[in-house]
Amino acid sequence: MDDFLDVIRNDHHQFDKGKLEDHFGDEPFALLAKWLREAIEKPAMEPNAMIVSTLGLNGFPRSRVVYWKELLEEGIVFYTNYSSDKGKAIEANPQVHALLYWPELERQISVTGFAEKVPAEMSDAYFESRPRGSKLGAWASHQSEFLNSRDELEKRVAEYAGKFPDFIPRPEHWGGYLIRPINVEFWQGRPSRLHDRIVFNLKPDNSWELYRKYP
Ligand SMILES: Cc1cc2nc3c(=O)[nH]c(=O)nc-3n(C[C@H](O)[C@H](O)[C@H](O)COP(=O)(O)O)c2cc1C
Ligand SMILES: Cc1ncc(COP(=O)(O)O)c(C=O)c1O
Repeated sequence: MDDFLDVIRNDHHQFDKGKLEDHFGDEPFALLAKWLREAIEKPAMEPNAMIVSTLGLNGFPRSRVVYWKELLEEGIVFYTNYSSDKGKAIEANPQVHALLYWPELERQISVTGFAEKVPAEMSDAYFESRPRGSKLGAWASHQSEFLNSRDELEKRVAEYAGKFPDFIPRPEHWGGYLIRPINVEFWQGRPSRLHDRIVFNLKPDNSWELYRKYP
């Protein structure tokens, strides 16, 4: 096999940047906030980039990166096009998975939960904070649809720039999803692949049970 594959085959990178002690609180949100803050402060590259997986209408799971934008008491919010593939998938099947990985901290968070649209006012407020070019993009892009040419996209952007010379309202098809977790796993890399895995699992009475998993 090629030499370049030898490089990855023979790399046995040891994880040794931290460990998870047995004090985590009785819900996952404080630790979610702490780990995101620590990733921002590190700084990790793209600290709020998370991979969201949905169950596609064709039965296949599908993943893509989105930006984690808010942490509410109920969960994590990201913004997207509601008519996109992921939007359609969530409408049909709100079960989602979100994954964060911060190599700089040797940490991974895995969130299983249900996605729902955030209130329109919240999406309005976030949309308003975006740069003009991204707002125009949200109008111009039929996200996930077949596109004939780059030229067609750019023409649509120019059309909307003419239509909205000043204020750009939020398109109804664009907004936030809240992921309400039912299971959150915090993973800290440890030497010899003996990692720490701490799981918060939501019980029927809405309290969280906490346990470790074998690495
Ligand atoms: C770093 C990064 C951040 C992204 N953030 C978002 C985002 O916040 N919202 C979004 O709709 N797409 C975002 N994208 C694009 C998505 O990965 C994806 O291509 C798009 O949402 C279409 O996905 P879908 O066709 O599966 O619905 C991001 C991509 C990258 C690489
Ligand atoms: C297609 C798409 N939509 C939305 C976003 C999020 O953009 P913003 O951070 O400006 O809200 C991104 C970020 O990369 C993106 O690629």
